[in-house]
Amino acid sequence: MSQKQWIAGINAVAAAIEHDADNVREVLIEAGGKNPRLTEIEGSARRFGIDVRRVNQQALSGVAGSLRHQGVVARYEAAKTWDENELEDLVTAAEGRALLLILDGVQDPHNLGACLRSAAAAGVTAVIFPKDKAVQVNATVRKTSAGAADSVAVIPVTNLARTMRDLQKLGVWLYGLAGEAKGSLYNVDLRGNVGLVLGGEGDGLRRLTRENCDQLVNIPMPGADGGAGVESLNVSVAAGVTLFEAVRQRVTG
Ligand SMILES: C[S@@+](CC[C@H](N)C(=O)[O-])C[C@H]1O[C@@H](n2cnc3c(N)ncnc32)[C@H](O)[C@@H]1O
Repeated sequence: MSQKQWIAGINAVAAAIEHDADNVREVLIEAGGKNPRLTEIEGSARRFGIDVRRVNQQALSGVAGSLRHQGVVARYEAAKTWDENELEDLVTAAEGRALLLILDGVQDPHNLGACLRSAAAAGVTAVIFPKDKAVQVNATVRKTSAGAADSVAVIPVTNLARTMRDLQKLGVWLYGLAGEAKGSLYNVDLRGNVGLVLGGEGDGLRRLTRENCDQLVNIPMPGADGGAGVESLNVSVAAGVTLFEAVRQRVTG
């Protein structure tokens, strides 16, 4: 399938959702369409987090053009996929100011989407996460990211520890974010080539990831010390705080 196109007809749309839901951006279904398969398509699209709209026959025909739509069309748009081999070029092109967000095992698509949104707003060089045991970019992530999933360089990597070591060889300093770390985020220099490494919702940073960081820092939480019963921030909140501390330093320094 080409990068960007409309798909029309019950079988074609159902197959696109079944086999390539991540790239189906929107489904339009004829309002009042009687065929029960239209309802099935609506249900499966919604399950994958794809936007579904009921529209009138005229609107549907306008989009489908000469294609036979049978009451349903889908907008298909394959995002650019980034390969880990492109990372070195991205870091080099940043000329000593690379800002990388590294997520170690985020599971919740809403959290990943929110991280990508903040990362895009902060102007990151790339967002990196493992291909395994972590949520990947899907329709829910894309929706939560408000378009950032397609505008930021999102790089799933096979072996996160190896990628971290490769980044260090390129001169990237890796800060691991951990609530129990001794040093504060606000006392470190985030202006150069920097990787900000955050852990997943349940387990935080994995042992090897933690060991591969150059330095661990915390985000001070006065409320936790005051007995508020909160032990950590949500990962997307922590990512936002950390990224925008880097932005603050880069803008003012
Ligand atoms: C929900 S927390 C994980 C909590 C997990 N139980 C743990 O022990 O780390 C997700 C990630 O957000 C970051 N994070 C949350 N609160 C933080 C804080 N106060 N200081 C530094 N990083 C924090 C860390 O990278 C953490 O791995």
